[in-house]
Amino acid sequence: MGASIKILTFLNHMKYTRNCYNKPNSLIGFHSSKRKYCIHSEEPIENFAEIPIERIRNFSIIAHVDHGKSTLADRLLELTGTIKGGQQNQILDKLQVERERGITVKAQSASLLYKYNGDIYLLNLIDTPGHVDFSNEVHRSLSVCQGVILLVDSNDGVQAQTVANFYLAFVNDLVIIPVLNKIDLKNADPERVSKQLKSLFEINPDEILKISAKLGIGIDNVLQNIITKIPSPKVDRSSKLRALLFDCTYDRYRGALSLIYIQDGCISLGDSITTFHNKKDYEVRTLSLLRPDEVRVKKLVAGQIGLVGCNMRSPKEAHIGDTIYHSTCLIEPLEGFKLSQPMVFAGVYPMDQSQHINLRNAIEKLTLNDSAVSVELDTSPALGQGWRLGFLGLLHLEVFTQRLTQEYGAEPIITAPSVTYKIKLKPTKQNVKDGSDVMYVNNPANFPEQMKIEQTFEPMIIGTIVTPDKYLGAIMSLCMERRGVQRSANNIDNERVILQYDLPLCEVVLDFHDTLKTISSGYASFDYENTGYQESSMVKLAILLNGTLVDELSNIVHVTKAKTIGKQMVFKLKDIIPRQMVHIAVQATVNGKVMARENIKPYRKDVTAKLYGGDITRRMKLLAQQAAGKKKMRMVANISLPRETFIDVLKK
Ligand SMILES: Nc1nc2c(ncn2[C@@H]2O[C@H](COP(=O)(O)OP(=O)(O)OP(=O)(O)O)[C@@H](O)[C@H]2O)c(=O)[nH]1
Repeated sequence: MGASIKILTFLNHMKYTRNCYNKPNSLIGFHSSKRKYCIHSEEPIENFAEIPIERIRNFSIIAHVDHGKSTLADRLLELTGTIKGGQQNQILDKLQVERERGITVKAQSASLLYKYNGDIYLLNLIDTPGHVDFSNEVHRSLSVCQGVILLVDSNDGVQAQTVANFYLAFVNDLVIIPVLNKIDLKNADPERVSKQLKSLFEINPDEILKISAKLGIGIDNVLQNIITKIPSPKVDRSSKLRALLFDCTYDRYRGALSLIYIQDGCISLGDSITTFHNKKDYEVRTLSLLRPDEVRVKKLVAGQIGLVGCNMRSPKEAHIGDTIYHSTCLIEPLEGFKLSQPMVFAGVYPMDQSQHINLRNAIEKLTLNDSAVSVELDTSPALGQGWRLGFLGLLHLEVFTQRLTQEYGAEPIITAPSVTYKIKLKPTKQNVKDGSDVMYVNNPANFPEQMKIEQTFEPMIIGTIVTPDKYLGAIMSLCMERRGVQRSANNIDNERVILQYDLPLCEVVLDFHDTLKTISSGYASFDYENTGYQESSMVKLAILLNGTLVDELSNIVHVTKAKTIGKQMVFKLKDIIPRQMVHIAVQATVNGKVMARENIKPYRKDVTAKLYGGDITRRMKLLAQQAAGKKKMRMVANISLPRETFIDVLKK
């Protein structure tokens, strides 16, 4: 989300939007059109490049998770004759992981042709994910759009991501078409949800479209609004080529395929092009429009979105946000876009080192398709060489590792996730001189010794929660438990409340969302933004073997097998531990001082130890907190994970 919006409190958001919407030329300045339109594009156009700029519309569908984006995309594809009716549902959710989980994780685009008032229009649609962990996909998509459809479930009403997405579109100066979906549902209450949109965003209820994407009701009206409300792109076809590389996929035969938005000029087969980032030259081998499958074309012109294949062999050559231009021309690069920084980090290692190269290739190719993931080399004494990957959240981590397995056949071992801490070291002559007194650590193994640390800072977020008011008490307790500080609480209508809390990121990335869903029977929704670092005091947990500190528990990659038996978590330690009687203990320290220690039993000769995962960590934390005389502290080791997650991660 843009920097300006980050610093606004929710109340400021309100003030800000009110002011803007009161302007006569507000973004949602609808004017009724009496023009006739035709449902299908009956005459397929041979040459897409001939469609004038005035008849191009680039738009995205944004919404909270499950509000029906992909279903609406299906109907738009059908109604414009791009696909036949009755095909597979959620056609733009192409990945196996998307189909299995029923969520969109990857923005997909499709070029549709639609005949309106006798003219054929080219509509470039981008279907975006709804889950907060994939907000980067929304950011990127919006950078090539002039308008959005803000879709809201008329039963669920406005949710946390509706709010986040609205502001995202708003600060990007995009035209917003508000649409209420699922009006066919028995409990749908479009009037109530319209009032929410009015009270939160000053959207005039008369301007809100009401549809059922599932039953195909009101879709023609959506198409008509796209054409009449969203402006055509501001591009120049007579200028030198400038194309924004905004997404990428890897094709086994054709190398990296770049999804580009042509800002200026045109690009043709055989052209010699250069990427601004690494100044490498390529020949254009293939050009395609996505409908939604590839349709080869000879030329793409300004205003269009298409796929270019130019024999980029290494995935590293395609930089998201890069500008592509004709090799012989001098150009100013396009602005690109600011992407969110990874927040959750985990070690990824091959099962054994013989699989190292395969896993490396898989990670390289997949990060090409998911530019939000950061990659650094990492080494573990137990697992050898691997990587430390950064993700936008836990679901992002899960989806990425699932894709590694499903799409590339890799079987990585994933360590427990952690966040990045900022550490101010005690000053020494050297570190003050060379400025190395501040360090960022996202790997528990690299945490400096406590005696060297002056202050530890942890990443904070501002969380937005939308909930029916009957769950308010439970949600406030949860936020307090997670060391949250309330910023605001406002009513959206008679039943719903919107809350804002400052929370430590580490308390959120792991099981916060799941717990919130559980205590609100699934009705509360959550979204968050990074707000920087804040000082923290913490309990550090470590494991002791025969009295010697072996490892932080979070770095429990020394475990080869883990399974649950009843409430117990049973894991088998790696053979770095001698096959003899061992004493295992967990120790909690605060600022380097041992506050609590507890033996774990039983163990067997085969070094199988039994740990009550969640219980022991909670108990240790409590003991350490009491000993330190503090009420709320956090643990540096990630063993406060819900047991299932912990085990899931270990199993991989
Ligand atoms: N009754 C009803 N159900 C709908 C309608 N539109 C979508 N759904 C259902 O709502 C669920 C979610 O729809 P999707 O289209 O996958 O939602 P989405 O917003 O793309 O979800 P994410 O990609 O996960 O963010 C599916 O079960 C759809 O069948 C509608 O108009 N009426």
